[in-house]
Amino acid sequence: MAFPKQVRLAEMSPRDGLQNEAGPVIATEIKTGLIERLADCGLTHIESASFVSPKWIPQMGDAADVMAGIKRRSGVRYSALTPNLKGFENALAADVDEVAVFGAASESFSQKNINCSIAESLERFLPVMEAAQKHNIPVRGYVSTVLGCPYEGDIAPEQVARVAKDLADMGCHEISLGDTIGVGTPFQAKRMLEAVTKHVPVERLAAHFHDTYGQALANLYAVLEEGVAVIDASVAGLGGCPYASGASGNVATEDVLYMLSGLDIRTGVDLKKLVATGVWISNQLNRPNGSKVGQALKS
Ligand SMILES: CC(C)(COP(=O)([O-])OP(=O)([O-])OC[C@H]1O[C@@H](n2cnc3c(N)ncnc32)[C@H](O)[C@@H]1OP(=O)([O-])[O-])[C@@H](O)C(=O)NCCC(=O)NCCSC(=O)C[C@@](C)(O)CC(=O)[O-]
Repeated sequence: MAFPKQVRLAEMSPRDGLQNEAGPVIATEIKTGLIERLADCGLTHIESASFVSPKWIPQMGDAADVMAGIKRRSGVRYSALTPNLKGFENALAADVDEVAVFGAASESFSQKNINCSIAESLERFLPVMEAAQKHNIPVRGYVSTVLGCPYEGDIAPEQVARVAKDLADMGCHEISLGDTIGVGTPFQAKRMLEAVTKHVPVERLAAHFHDTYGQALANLYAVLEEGVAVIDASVAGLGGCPYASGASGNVATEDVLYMLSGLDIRTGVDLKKLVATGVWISNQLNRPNGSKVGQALKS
């Protein structure tokens, strides 16, 4: 298959990037400032918040305030995670454009992350799907640990395909395939994708790769070759995983954008502004900038 001509970058930094940040809860104004700067870069899909239990993820406890505080830009989809009906109702009240349910291909990861089995998680998502349909809100579905699990090691591609199919069958318009701990390599990514596309068309898939082992760009190249045209990424490579020590954030959006423009793939995102945003948020959080391109191009 040929490379796509255009890719949609789904920006993860306000949610996946900030949810595990150590230290005190980040000020709401920093979160809204980040989201507004990202929209100004030309990003049209920004995962902005997470309506989960604040006891589990304290950094996302101000989700409603974040959604209320953003100066919204037309044409931008402001999405949020909703693990259950309570999360959906809160997200609806906060006027999100899209919600996301999140499951895993590994039983152990599912238990640690959302405190239930894979089968129970799918049951829990059903009322979210029903309510979302009633309110005409699109639902994205995540599958975590698609290329490896911190507890179980290798994950069979067929297991990933089963969960992806279940999410697609219940009405998720897009399935994002997460290499949660960034352990995968390109052939493995291709094999996993091959198994998933037997059940879910590639047009409905997104790649969500973390960069712990420095393989994320290579893995993205591998799945781009197979036609994946939605890529999740996080400016300055923000993020981590509380269940895998040393795990890095999503691949840096700046690095993905640089690679895509070299491949003549359009995104509509301004690299210069994105680099400035990565520098800004790294300074706000007082952490090193995790983007190689961001470091090379910062002025
Ligand atoms: C799913 C639950 C809620 C189950 O948690 P639980 O303890 O099993 O649920 P519960 O129904 O028994 O509720 C316990 C308490 O939480 C409250 N509660 C219940 N639901 C909500 C809600 N929506 N919003 C706010 N509060 C909520 C509920 O009201 C109750 O409050 P209490 O009576 O104790 O005061 C919990 O495990 C949870 O919030 N987990 C979140 C985990 C998470 O956010 N992980 C990170 C995101 S996933 C990810 O990063 C991976 C991804 C997507 O990026 C892809 C990849 O990289 O692989």
